[in-house]
Amino acid sequence: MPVGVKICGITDATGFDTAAQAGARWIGFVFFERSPRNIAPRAAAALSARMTGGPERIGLFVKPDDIAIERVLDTVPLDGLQVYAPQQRAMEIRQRFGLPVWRAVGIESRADLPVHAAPDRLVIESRPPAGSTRPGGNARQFDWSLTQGWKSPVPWMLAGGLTPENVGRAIALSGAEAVDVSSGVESAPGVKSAALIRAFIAAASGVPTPQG
Ligand SMILES: O=C(O)c1ccccc1N[C@@H]1O[C@H](COP(=O)(O)O)[C@@H](O)[C@H]1O
Repeated sequence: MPVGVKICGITDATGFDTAAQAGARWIGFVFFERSPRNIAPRAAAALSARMTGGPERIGLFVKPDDIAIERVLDTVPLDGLQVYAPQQRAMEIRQRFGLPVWRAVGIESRADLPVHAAPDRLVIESRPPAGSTRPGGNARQFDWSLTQGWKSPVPWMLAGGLTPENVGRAIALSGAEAVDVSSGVESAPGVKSAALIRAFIAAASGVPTPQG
């Protein structure tokens, strides 16, 4: 099975079309005002409508209340919700909206890796640097060997500071079967580069998953 790739923080047609054509399994829309990748629901809906099928559309939310998610879902059909929220709240969101929920977890050591209950997928990434205004999208790596041998309770993906140059090594060291990137495929914060998206997907796809 090829490594699954999510290109997150899509804000324009070039990013959307390139990610879809290059074989991204997921694309992410960031609904978080403090992010340089923040997108208005109507703009996300217009991008999503460029193609029927293609990558699954994932909406990213930070500590969202139900109204924030409802407002987006009223405008953009999404295939899943990536949330920065405690475990209990992530489960409530899944119950309330009936969509797959991915929970993002920032780690520093093996002890931070979830082992029990989880929603549908875990996004394992680095903790944000002190003073950061956002919990992810900081181009920050963690020690990829921390996830070696970890038995995740649900499918998971590796995120944080990935680039076309390092993603192969990151997959090999971490054992990840899917990867998520935002900053590493940008020419400036919030501006996706078609060339970097293509290079990232090619590099990630060239690495066999741990199961072969
Ligand atoms: O991309 C953002 O601006 C963002 C804002 C708030 C929460 C998460 C965000 N991005 C996610 O963070 C990880 C790692 O991103 P990066 O490749 O290090 O930039 C990834 O899941 C992004 O989707």
